[in-house]
Amino acid sequence: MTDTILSIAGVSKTYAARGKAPAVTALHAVDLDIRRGEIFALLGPNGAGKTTLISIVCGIVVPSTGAITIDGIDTQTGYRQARRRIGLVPQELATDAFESVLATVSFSRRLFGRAANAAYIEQLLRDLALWDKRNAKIMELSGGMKRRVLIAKALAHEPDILFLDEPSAGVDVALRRDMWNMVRGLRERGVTIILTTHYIEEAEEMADRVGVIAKGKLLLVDDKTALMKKLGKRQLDLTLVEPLAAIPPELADWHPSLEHDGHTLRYVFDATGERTGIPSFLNRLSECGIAFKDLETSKSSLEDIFVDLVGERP
Ligand SMILES: Nc1ncnc2c1ncn2[C@@H]1O[C@H](COP(=O)(O)OP(=O)(O)OP(=O)(O)O)[C@@H](O)[C@H]1O
Repeated sequence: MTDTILSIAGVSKTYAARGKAPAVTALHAVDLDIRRGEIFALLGPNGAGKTTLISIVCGIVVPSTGAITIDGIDTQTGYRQARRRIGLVPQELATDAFESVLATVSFSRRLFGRAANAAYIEQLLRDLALWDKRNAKIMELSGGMKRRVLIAKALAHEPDILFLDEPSAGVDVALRRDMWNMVRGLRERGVTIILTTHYIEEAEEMADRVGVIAKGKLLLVDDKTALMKKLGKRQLDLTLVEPLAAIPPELADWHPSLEHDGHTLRYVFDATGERTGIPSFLNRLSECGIAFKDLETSKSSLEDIFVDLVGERP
């Protein structure tokens, strides 16, 4: 039996109409169980309902229907008890710009009624490369450092569950790598991590399990490896020297298509399979005397994947 730390049952949210803006149903009866100690990625395009779901779990937004329990504690009836189990790293910093890093992070700990622990806060700031900046005011920090402060604030009260809302948005490669390392370190210490993202690469790199959400519906939840197999399509585009009017029958085994008025020959393959079929495809092209001047491979986009999954554009 798997050990569930967070249970989301039948959660819907409709934001009421305001002025001329119509009512929006951001979530439709979402059921989801999060396992203790896993890294779970909630993958979906803009406006899918990811932030709404996180905000409901954190008690910032009230659901229209459904219930959430954290280790059996209902987040509405046992709000304070449930909330202290959670750390939330939001997309943006809404904190006092004139406060120092140390004061801001220490305050976050007190907010949840935890006794002061200077050694823990020091270690946390050191882990996030913020210790040297502990006396700097928030407004004096770079964007990357502000991001680290958000993480430190979320971890200040030693939560069991950490939510990261779009951790990669607006973050450079170095910080992203540090953040991923830190997340893995937290998981090793037993923290359950839930992140939202619209980058497949991020889900692929980080998660044990992935949930795909679009238009407020949770379309599927699967182990990462199983899902990546389903999603792992790539395409090879060859820019031809001479355009083709039709696909030569000799290439039929690879089911290629012609794009850009016959100037591009496209072959879609499974990047996770043992064989991609590319070498044999290129050999056959050469045997047929079809020359190309450029070649490019790309991953299928999240949008393509959604089209595959739900048969419509998100
Ligand atoms: N306070 C609000 N009032 C009205 N509608 C809202 C409110 N917050 C979100 N919505 C709407 O709910 C839907 C889901 O938004 P949400 O922010 O949860 O999506 P998201 O998946 O987090 O997207 P993003 O990646 O852009 O943050 C959107 O249509 C959005 O416009």
